Amino acid sequence: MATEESNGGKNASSKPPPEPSPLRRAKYFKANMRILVTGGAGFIGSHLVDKLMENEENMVIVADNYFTGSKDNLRQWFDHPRFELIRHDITKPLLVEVDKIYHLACPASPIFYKYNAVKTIKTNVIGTLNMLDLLSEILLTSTSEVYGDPLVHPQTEDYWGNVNPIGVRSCYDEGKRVAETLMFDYHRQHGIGNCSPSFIAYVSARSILNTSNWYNSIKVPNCMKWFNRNTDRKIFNTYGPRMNIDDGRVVSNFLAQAIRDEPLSVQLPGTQTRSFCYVADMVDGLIRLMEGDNTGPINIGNPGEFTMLELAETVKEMINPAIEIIKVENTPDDPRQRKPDITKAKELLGWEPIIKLQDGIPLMEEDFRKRIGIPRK
Ligand SMILES: NC(=O)c1ccc[n+]([C@@H]2O[C@H](COP(=O)([O-])OP(=O)(O)OC[C@H]3O[C@@H](n4cnc5c(N)ncnc54)[C@H](O)[C@@H]3O)[C@@H](O)[C@H]2O)c1
Ligand SMILES: O=c1ccn([C@@H]2O[C@H](COP(=O)(O)OP(=O)(O)O[C@H]3OC[C@@H](O)[C@H](O)[C@H]3O)[C@@H](O)[C@H]2O)c(=O)[nH]1
Repeated sequence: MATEESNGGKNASSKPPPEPSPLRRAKYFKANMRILVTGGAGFIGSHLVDKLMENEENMVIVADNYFTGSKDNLRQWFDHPRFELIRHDITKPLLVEVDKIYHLACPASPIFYKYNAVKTIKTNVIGTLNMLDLLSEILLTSTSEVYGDPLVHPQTEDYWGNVNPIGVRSCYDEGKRVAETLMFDYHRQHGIGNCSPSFIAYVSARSILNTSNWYNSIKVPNCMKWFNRNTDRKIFNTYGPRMNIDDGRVVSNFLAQAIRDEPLSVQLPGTQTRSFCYVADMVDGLIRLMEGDNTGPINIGNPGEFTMLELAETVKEMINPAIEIIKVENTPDDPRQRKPDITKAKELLGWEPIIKLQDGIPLMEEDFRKRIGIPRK
C-alpha cells in the first residue's frame, strides 16, 4: 500500500488524476450500448434483435431457453462480434452487466402458455424479478390480455381489466399483471428518471457482488435510482414472418391452413374481435418507448378491428379462395373483443402502425410458403 513515506513524503492527493485508460478510445469500449433481449429467439424478439443490430453502437445479448423460440431465428448474427446468445432460463438469476433490457421472455401463444401453466407464471413473476434485479433500464412487453374480457372498448391504458384470476389463461394474464406490478413497485421504490451513464460503475460493481441477495440486503443508494426507468408496454396481437408455423395463434393457424389446403378453423362464435399489428410496426414502437422518456404503460397495437370470421374471409380471399371455413369449439375465457386505444402512443411516442393487414399477410405468406415448402400456384 502506498504510504506518505513510500511516496517520498508527498501527499497522495497532490498527484494529478490518472489518465483515462487508452482502452476508452477503443472501438468496442466506447461505442457499445449493451442491450439484453430476453426471449430474443422468439418471434417478436428476433425481429427486435435484427433492428437493434442495425445500430453499430449496440451490443446485443440474447437470453432464451428455446421453449417457443429457435436459434434459427438468430442464425444471421451467430458470428457477429456485437452479438451474444446465451441459453438461459430467466426463472434462474442471470449475471450480466447491461445498460438496457428488453424483457420479452414468456410463451405468448395460448396453447404454449397453458401447456405448463406453473412455469408460465414463474417466468412472469420470478423471471421479471430476476431481470429487475439487474438494475438496468427495462422494458416489459406486457399484453392486451391484462384487460381480460374487457368491459371498456377500445381499451385505454387506465382500464384495470376484467380478468378471471383462477381460469386457464390466468398463468399468462395474471402473470403479466404481477409483472406490471413489480415493474411499478420497483420504479416507485427505487427509481425515477432516466438512466445516467455517469453511474455505470455501480452497475458493474453489482455483478461482482452478486445479484438479488445483495440487492435485497442493502439500502439502495441514491445513485441506483437513476437506473430504474422501467417502461411497460401492452402489446396487442402481433403477426408476421417467423411466427412458429404450429404456434396455434389465429393468424399463423389460418395462413398455414390456407397454404396446406385445409379448412380454416374459426373458433366459436366467430364474432369475437382482435386487432392485428405487423411485427415491424411493433418493433418500431418498442424501440421508440425504450429510447424516449416515458414510463408507460402504453398500448401498442393496430386499432383495425376484425371479427375472426372476417379474418378468415380475408385470408381465404387473399391466399386460397377454394378452401372451406369451418366453426370449431372455443377454449374457456376467450376475450370477446379487443382493440387498442393508441392515443397515448401517438402523442407520447409519435408512433402509429403503418402496415395494414392486407399488406402484412402477403409478407407472412411468403415466409410460411418457404418454410412449409409449398410455393404459390
Ligand atoms: N405476439 C403477440 O401477439 C404478443 C402480444 C402481446 C404480448 N406479447 C408478448 O411479447 C413477448 C414475445 O412474444 P412472441 O410472440 O415473440 O412469443 P414467442 O413465444 O415467439 O417468444 C417468446 C420467447 O421467450 C422464450 N422464453 C419463454 N420462457 C422463457 C424462460 N423461462 N426463459 C427464457 N426464455 C424464455 C421463448 O423460448 C421464446 O423465444 C412475450 O412476452 C409476449 O407475452 C406478444
Ligand atoms: O385457429 C384458431 C385460433 C384462434 N382463433 C380465435 O382467434 C382469436 C385470437 O386467438 P389467438 O390464440 O391468436 O390469441 P389471443 O388473442 O387469444 O391471445 C393472444 O393475445 C395477445 C398476446 O398476449 C398473445 O399473443 C396471445 O395470448 C380468439 O378469439 C380465438 O378463439 C380461431 O378462431 N381459430
